[in-house]
Amino acid sequence: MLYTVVYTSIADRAPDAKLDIALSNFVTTHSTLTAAIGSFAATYLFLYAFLHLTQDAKEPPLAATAVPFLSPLVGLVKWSMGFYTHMRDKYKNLPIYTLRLPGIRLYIVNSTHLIPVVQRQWRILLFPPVSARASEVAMGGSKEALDIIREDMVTDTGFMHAFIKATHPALSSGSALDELNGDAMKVLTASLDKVVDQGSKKASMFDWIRHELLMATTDSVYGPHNPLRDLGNEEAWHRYHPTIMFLMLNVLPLWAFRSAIKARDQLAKAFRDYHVNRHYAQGSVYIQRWTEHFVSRGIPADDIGRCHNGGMFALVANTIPTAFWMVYRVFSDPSVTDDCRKEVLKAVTVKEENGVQVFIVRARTIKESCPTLVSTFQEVFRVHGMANSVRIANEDHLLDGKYLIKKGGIIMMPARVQHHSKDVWGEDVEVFNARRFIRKPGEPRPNPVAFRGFGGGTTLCPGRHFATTEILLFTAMLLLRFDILPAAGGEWVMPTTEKSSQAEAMEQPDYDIDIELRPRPGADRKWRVSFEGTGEAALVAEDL
Ligand code: HEM
Repeated sequence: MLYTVVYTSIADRAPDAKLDIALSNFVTTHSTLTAAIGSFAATYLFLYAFLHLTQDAKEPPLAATAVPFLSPLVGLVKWSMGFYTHMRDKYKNLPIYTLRLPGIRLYIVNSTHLIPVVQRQWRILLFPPVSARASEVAMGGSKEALDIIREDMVTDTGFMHAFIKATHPALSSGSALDELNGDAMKVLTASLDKVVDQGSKKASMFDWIRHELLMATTDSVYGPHNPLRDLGNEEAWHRYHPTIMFLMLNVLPLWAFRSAIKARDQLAKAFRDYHVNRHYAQGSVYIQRWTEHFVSRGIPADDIGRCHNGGMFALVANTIPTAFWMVYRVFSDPSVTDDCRKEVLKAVTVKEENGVQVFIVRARTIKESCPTLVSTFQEVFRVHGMANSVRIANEDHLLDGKYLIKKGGIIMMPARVQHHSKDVWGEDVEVFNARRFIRKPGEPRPNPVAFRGFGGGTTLCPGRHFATTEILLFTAMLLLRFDILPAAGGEWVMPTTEKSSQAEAMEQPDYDIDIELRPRPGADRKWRVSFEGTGEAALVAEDL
């Protein structure tokens, strides 16, 4: 339409006038274009100069600078969780490099050697600001609570460091941990008994495992008044939890998350009631120590309710997808199923109790004497683990005497870079090998620093023993009592994981898969777990 008007108005004039007008239009259009190109070039040059002038020569080398400050964002969107392995390969294994985003310096660590160096500097390269940020934007903590949490993020007596110290014993080897795992297994065993009574069960695998693990874990931690037993609260958790990463990034307005925030506030209120009614007194030792710490530091009751949402995230967000991949990997390969089943059968003893035969599964044997089962679990972490350990520099710091880390800079140690390193794991690094972690005598073990399923250093996950035992025992019980098959006689097809939330340390399936649980002979017997004799599966460098 606009073209027609211009064309007819030119056609009506004399030839010279037409030429003048056409020339004038050409010049106007092109001078606009030239001006646009000029200002684009000037902006680009300014940003390029600004980027390089504000980058100290001692900082780790700059990467992804094609469009200053934007290329890293484009890469993150394009490659998602594969971005850091892509960058490592593209820049030929730089030990550490800098990514500049608007107002943010990211230092990405590739080198296995530099990881312990970063972790040792825990008073300068801090983790607590990350937790404080989660308390602020993802949990909606009040200023009063945030001031307490942020007051001292450096010393042993600061809120976060003292919190880990206060709760650690309840999650480490000993009776409190055995009780936690024992209670979780009671809930899981009762639920499996129901499946046996029904004859069989068809289920969407992720949904089913998510519900089972959520109930078992929260019942064992929160006790008989577990707020998650309320179906409305379970549903609220599923609405709130996937948005945590977006809330933390704080790039979209809060109204975009109205439903999730309503769900978060509903949960916070349920946990507040749990707290003010002192229901934690009937919960686990862990939740009692957790509560004592928050109360002793003067955190208001409303905020304690809100912080429970964060506690829930730590408790279940990674345990659930890990259990999903474990069951998938054990049951989708018949040779792995057979080997694991033979191993776990050795952990079973039969005892007569009041005239009834009880089949007792010894937890210690599962953790210490089932090499294929434990190796599959480790390989699940290697292949599906995506933890991004993050630290924030509290002051300028010369890392390893060589690399300047600027105050406020964010250091990241992506697990996937380590887990997908040919140098560490060999040429078959991209293959899931359930037996990869079984060591033959005399064979050297891969560098344990390159296994980062539970992070490392002072922030190594304190819940690792709880989660490991729960998932290994759950899988062992399934092996002993059920066959698990893809529904309708189909094949196992592994779901993709591209949409995984990067707030979590484990990939999540993009879609669910249908399965059938069929009880095996003996499934209807009485089953129980015994924690007689302590013992832990040593999976990470710090536990070896
Ligand atoms: C399979 C399940 C789990 C996985 C994969 C996992 C993974 C992780 C990772 C990667 C970190 C960060 C470490 C770092 O940055 O160096 C972490 C920290 C943490 N995890 Fe876990 N975790 C799991 C289960 C649990 C459970 C069950 C609990 C609670 C009982 C828990 C409580 C925590 C806490 C409190 C921290 C923060 C540590 C600190 O501030 O020093 N996690 N976890």
